[in-house]
Amino acid sequence: MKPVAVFVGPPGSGKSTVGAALAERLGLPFRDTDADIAALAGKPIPEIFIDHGEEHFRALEREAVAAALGGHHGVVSLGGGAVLAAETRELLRGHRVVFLNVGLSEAVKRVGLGGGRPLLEMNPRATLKLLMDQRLPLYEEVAAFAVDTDEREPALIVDELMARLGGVPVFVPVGGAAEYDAVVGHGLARGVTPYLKGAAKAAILHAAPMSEAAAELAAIVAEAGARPYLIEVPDAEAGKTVAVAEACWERLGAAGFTRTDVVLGIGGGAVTDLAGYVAACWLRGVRVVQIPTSLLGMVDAAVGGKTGVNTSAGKNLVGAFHPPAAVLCDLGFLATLPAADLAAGLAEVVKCGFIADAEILRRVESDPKAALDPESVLLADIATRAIRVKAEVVTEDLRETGRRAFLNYGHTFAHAIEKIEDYRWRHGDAVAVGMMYAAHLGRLTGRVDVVDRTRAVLTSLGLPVSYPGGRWDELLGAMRVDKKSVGATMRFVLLEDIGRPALVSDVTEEQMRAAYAAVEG
Ligand SMILES: NC(=O)c1ccc[n+]([C@@H]2O[C@H](COP(=O)([O-])OP(=O)(O)OC[C@H]3O[C@@H](n4cnc5c(N)ncnc54)[C@H](O)[C@@H]3O)[C@@H](O)[C@H]2O)c1
Ligand SMILES: O=C(O)C(=O)C[C@@H](O)[C@H](O)[C@H](O)COP(=O)(O)O
Repeated sequence: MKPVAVFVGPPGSGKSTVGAALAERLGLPFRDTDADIAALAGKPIPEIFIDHGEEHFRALEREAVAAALGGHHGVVSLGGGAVLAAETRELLRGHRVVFLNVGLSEAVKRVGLGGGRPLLEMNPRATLKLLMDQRLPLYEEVAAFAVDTDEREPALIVDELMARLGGVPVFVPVGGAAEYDAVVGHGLARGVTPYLKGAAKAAILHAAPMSEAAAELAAIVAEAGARPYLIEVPDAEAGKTVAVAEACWERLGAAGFTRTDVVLGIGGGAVTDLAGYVAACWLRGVRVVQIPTSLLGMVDAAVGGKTGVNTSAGKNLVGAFHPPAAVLCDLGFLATLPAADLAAGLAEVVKCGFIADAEILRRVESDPKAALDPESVLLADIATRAIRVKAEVVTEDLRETGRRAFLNYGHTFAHAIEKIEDYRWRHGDAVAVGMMYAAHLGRLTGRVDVVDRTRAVLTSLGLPVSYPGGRWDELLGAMRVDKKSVGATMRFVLLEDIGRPALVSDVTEEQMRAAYAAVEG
C-alpha cells in the first residue's frame, strides 16, 4: 500500500488544504503527518517543542513520515521541515512527491502570526525567508514536479494535480534488487513524469498503431522538461530483432544519450521487450519505463524485467534481465486493442489462474463475455490479479533460477509453434495451445487432469486449442532449444494440482509425441 501523492513544501504553501481537497476529489483518505505527530505525542506541536525541543520533534516526525509512506493508500502531506532528514528524503524515492510552491509574501499572509507553528512565532517574514532558502533545494530534490499555489484557489490546483498525476491507480509493488511499481489504472500517461526525474532526454519506442499515443507521450515528456525522441519500430514480432535494436542504438548514439537519460516503451509486448532490451544494452543499462498498451503487455511482458529479441535460432533466445523503473498499465488503451489481441492477452491471464490464482479461472469461467470486454470491471480485476501473480514470482526470482520458470507454463510448445510459424502466430494464441499440450502431458504422466477445464476456458474466450498436424519433428527440434532445457534433458512446467506447478524432467519422448497427437487439429 502506497500513497497516491505526497505533498512537501514550506509553511503556508497549502499542503494540508490542497492535500485534503485532492483526497476528497479522489475519494481517498487524507493524512497529515503533523496531526499524526501530535496524536503520537498526545499534545500539540508547539508544546512538543517547548517541552522536549526541536530534535525530539524531528525524531517523532521521521517515525510518522515512515509510517505514512509505508501504509497509506491516499494522500499524505508532510510537515515543512520533514525533508531536512536525509533518511526521509531517501524514503521518498519512488513516491509520487509534489512540491507545493509559494512566494514569500503570500506565505507570510497565509501563516499570519505563526498559527501553531513554533518556528514562526517570532518575526515570521524573516524566519520564513530563512527556512525557504534552506529548504527549497530539498523540496526540488525529492519532488517529481512543482505546482505554484500563489493566488490560486485549491480547486484549480487540484484540477492541475489530477491531470498531472493521472487518475487513481492501483500500485502493485515488484520487489527484488530493483524495486518498482506496476501501476494499473486509467489516464496514466501523465504519471510518467516522476520517472523522468534527472533525464534530459527520453527515447520513445513505439510501433505505427500507437503513433498517436506516442506523440501525446512526447508532449508530456517535453512538458516535464526532457527532450523527447520518437523512434518508430516495425510492428509486433517484426520489431523484435537485433537489427531493429541496433537501429535504435544508432539513434540513441546520434542523440547523445547518457546514463541519466531514459527509454520509454509504449506498445504491445513486442515493443516493451525490444525497448527493455535496447535500454539494457545501451551504456550497459539505462532506465526504462514501460507503458504497455496491450493486455498481454500489461499482465506479462512489461512486468518482470525479461527483455529480448528473436533470432533464427528461436524465440527470445537473446536478451537480458533488466527491470524497468516503472510499468504504467493504462487500461484505457485496451479500448482500441483488436479483439483477437485482447483474447491473446487473456491466455496469459488464464495461465496465472492455472499456476497460482484459481480465483482468476473462476471469474473468467463465470463470465467469459465480460472478460473479453475491454471496459469491464471483471477484466480490470483479473488483469490486476494476474499482474500480482507475476509481480510476486519475479520479486522472489528475477533470474529464473527457480520459481520463475512456472510462468513458462505452456510456453515450451508455444515458443516452438511461434518459431516454426516464423513468428506470425500471436504469442497468446500459441500459449493457449501450449497450455493444452501441457495439460495433456500432465494427464499422460499421471498428474492432475486439467485437459477438459483448459479446453473449456480457452474455447470460451475464442482461443485456439489445437495445432495442425504433420510437423512433429520441427516442433521437437524447436522445443529442444527451450531455455529450460539442461543439456540434452528437456524440462516442462506441469501442474501437480491447480495452483501447484512443478518443473519436471520425467517426460518421455513417447509422451511428448502422444500429447502432440492429442492437440493435432
Ligand atoms: N518479457 C516477458 O516477460 C514477456 C512475457 C510475455 C510475452 N512477451 C512477449 O510479448 C510479445 C507479445 O505481446 P503482445 O501480445 O502485446 O503482441 P504485440 O506486441 O505484437 O501487439 C499485438 C498488436 O497489437 C497492437 N497494439 C498494442 N496495443 C494496442 C492498442 N492499445 N490499440 C491498438 N493496437 C494495439 C500492436 O501494435 C500489435 O500490432 C511476444 O513477443 C512475447 O514473446 C514477453
Ligand atoms: O516472465 C517469465 O519468466 C515468463 O516466462 C513469462 C512468459 O509468459 C513470457 O512469454 C516470457 O516471455 C517467456 O520467457 P522466455 O524466457 O521463455 O522467453
